[in-house]
Amino acid sequence: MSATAVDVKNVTHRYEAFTALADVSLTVPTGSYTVFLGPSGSGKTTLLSVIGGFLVPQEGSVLINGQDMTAVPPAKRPTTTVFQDYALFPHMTIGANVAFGLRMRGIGSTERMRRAHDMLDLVGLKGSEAKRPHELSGGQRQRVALARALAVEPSVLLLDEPLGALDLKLRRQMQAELKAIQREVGTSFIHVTHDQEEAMAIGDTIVVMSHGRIEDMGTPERVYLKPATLFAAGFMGQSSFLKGKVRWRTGGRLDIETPLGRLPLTANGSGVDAGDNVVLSIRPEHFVVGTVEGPALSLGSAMVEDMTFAGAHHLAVMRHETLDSFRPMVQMPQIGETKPGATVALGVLPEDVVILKDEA
Ligand SMILES: Nc1ncnc2c1ncn2[C@@H]1O[C@H](COP(=O)(O)OP(=O)(O)OP(=O)(O)O)[C@@H](O)[C@H]1O
Repeated sequence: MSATAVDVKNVTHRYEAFTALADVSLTVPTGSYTVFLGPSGSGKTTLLSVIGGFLVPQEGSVLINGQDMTAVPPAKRPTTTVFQDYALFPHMTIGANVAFGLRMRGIGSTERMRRAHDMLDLVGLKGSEAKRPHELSGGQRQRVALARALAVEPSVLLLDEPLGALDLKLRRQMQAELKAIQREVGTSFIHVTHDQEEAMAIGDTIVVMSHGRIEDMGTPERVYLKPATLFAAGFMGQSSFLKGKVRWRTGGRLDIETPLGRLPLTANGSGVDAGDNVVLSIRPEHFVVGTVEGPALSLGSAMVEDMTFAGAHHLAVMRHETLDSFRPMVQMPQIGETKPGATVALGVLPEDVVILKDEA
């Protein structure tokens, strides 16, 4: 078995004059769960369609299990696709729906029924063979679509916003189930979503897309804690941004001029250098609130404008005392202690500041 399930090489795809994918390259390791994450129109579905064979890109190539598949039609690829709208055949039983792809491949009825049964068992719908799609809920129909796609034992399963039609609670539950099913079957899954919580919950790898390009690609933890670009920092979770300029760099140490004063920071792998304009990104949970001492750097004081309850903590939207444009989003450690209108000192540990090049 090839270690790489999918290898997309320099793919560009245009819809007439519009470039939907611009020189995209990525590899998907065999047996992994990869999530394409990005806002509407970023090119996620186009990339998935290129991998599935529904679109042939104008430039670049797609290899699956090491074989060039760029111009091979969908039915001849070792891939299957699960769509948001399930696309079940309404007149067929659930068993026949799941066995459909096997029938197309000429597999005999006893084997078809056995595999349909196993697949329905896998997705938690044991004994539903004789039912029809209209007798099932949305979540159950999506499980049938998943069972049907897995029944033909693809190398790569493509899922296009598979949970988009489900309510939030069911969606969260299905995310956990999808990940468990992927682990059990060991098939490589590629899942498209615009929901960053969904991406973080299920992806081994998250591919962050914007305007037909890959902005960042890595484990959820890495992309969240050390995003490669400003776009990725803003799209994956919440961040507060502060502009600055690098005054000097010696080795891994940086001196950055900001409207809140000079901040001595560590480069932390960021490739910035003296003279570069940068944006400092701080996650809500990384602000030090109240007493700023020890290694924490002072960021002055800010007034709490609004508080939202987020279960285990409160999230405060603040207005900085001296820098009106800096509106920190801060996770408040003690529930109920600080009220809107209160002014608190803010700080941050140098290693918690992500330094991003300001390309603007
Ligand atoms: N058949 C088409 N003809 C022309 N333009 C298209 C076509 N399909 C997609 N596009 C455009 O290409 C861009 C990328 O579309 P794509 O569907 O890949 O994005 P997406 O990230 O999957 O978005 P969404 O989350 O809304 O599905 C969009 O701007 C879209 O309008």
